[in-house]
Amino acid sequence: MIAYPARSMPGQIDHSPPLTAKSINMPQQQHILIIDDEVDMLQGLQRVLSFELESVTVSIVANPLEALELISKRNYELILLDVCMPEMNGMDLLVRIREIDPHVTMIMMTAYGSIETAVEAIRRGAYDFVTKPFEIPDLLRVLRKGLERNQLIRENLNLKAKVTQKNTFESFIGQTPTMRRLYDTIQALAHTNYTVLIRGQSGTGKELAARAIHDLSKRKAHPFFAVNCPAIPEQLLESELFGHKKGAFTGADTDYTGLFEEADGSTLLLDEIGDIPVSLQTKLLRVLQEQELRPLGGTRSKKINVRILASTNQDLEKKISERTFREDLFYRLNVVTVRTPTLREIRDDIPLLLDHLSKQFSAELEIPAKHFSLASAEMLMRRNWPGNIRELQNFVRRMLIFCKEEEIEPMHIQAVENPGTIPTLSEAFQICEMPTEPYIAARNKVLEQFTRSYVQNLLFTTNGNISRSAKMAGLSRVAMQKIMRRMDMQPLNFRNPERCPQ
Ligand SMILES: Nc1ncnc2c1ncn2[C@@H]1O[C@H](COP(=O)(O)OP(=O)(O)OP(=O)(O)O)[C@@H](O)[C@H]1O
Repeated sequence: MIAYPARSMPGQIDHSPPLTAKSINMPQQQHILIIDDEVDMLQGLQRVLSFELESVTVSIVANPLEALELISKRNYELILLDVCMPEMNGMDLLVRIREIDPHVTMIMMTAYGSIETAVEAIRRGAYDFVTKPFEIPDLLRVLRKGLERNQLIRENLNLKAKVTQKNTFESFIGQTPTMRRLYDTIQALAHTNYTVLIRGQSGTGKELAARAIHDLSKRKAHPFFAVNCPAIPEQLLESELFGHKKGAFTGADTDYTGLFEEADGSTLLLDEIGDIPVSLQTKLLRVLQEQELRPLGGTRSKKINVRILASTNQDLEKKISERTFREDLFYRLNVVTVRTPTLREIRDDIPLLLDHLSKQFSAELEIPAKHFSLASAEMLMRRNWPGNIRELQNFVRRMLIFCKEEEIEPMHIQAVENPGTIPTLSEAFQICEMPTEPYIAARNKVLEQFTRSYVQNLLFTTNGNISRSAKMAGLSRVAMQKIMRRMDMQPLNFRNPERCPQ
């Protein structure tokens, strides 16, 4: 144990400018953890360092296992640890800490003269070392350097995270407050290890959300794993998830590594968890509770470190009441819920989505770019999209393939969806290109077709609403009704029950 020499008491020990958050552009408060089994030494260091290091909180812990628990719960900017501790060798502790936080700056306290130990500590990832007994000014110098290094590393990581975040959320389109809330939730959850239940209708981006949670997490260096539970027959699903040993059942000729083991260190999405058979739910619950896995036919359990995400579009509460889903599994999975919004809830994002999807699919299909007119976007915002973004994607693909025009208007949509019901304007104008009729008759025919096409488009856009159609056309309601009567048009024919009520 060291005793502080008189000259190293607070206020007298270091003449370099005090370390402040401002002087090295640090975050407001930094946290140092000191790990040493000598309690007097810990308390002494805590007192001195708290006094000397401005904007730094110094925590102390005498037990290495408790230290590991603390480190897994919060970030420390710097850890100062002793090499010799009875419960756990400081070298092993250093390696365990690295596994939890690969970027933390660690400084070892080694016995005087044991230079091999110091070298070994640095080889294993320590940033620097101080030899005991040390002078406080020397320790402060090393700590300051360590804090500065940490600051640089964290800034670098933050920059990298910002780039990753941008790329991650680039696969999401949407700027409505609802989507922004979803991004915030994903971001907040990514930094935790919580099991997350992602709920939402089909095609709302549940898998996309799961991937984003993984891509923004510390596990992102590992590949993301996903299994679509109902896609795998019940007899195979157990092996697929938990693996099996050779001879576990007829046909098990070799050992098979299950997804839980493959995904060790990474993230596993159990897609459509509502469809997992009850028999497997019990085993899944055990794995989640114990973080241990025993393959089929195996005799030994293995510790695993897998972050589980589960997704469903089903009413799990109803399944629980029908006893087809275990309530305890539900609570184990549902530590936090993320909800992906329906397309109807983010209808204001539809123009953005149309723009993005038409660019994306035009490129994929290698066809010239096309875009949706404002009137089309407005019309599509009024529709119901029971299949959500996936349905919108299919719709855009269909339109790009079948619509010949560069600007997609409501009438083109109508023509693709109900071929033959609306004459296109280009069809109407073909008469002018090939004048086979007297002028007055040809003009009336074109006008007639123009008016029919124009009003039909309007009514289609407004879902058969006469007042809105009249307003958009700059006509009175009466004039609009008159045209409709003349053309024998019924508003009901333009109302699509799948679209929103007016
Ligand atoms: N906000 C969004 N922006 C852009 N594309 C999206 C968005 N949400 C979903 N998608 C796309 O829609 C498609 C369906 O998404 P995803 O598979 O994640 O949905 P899901 O909810 O998991 O569907 P299901 O329950 O049917 O499996 C994917 O191609 C995905 O990239």
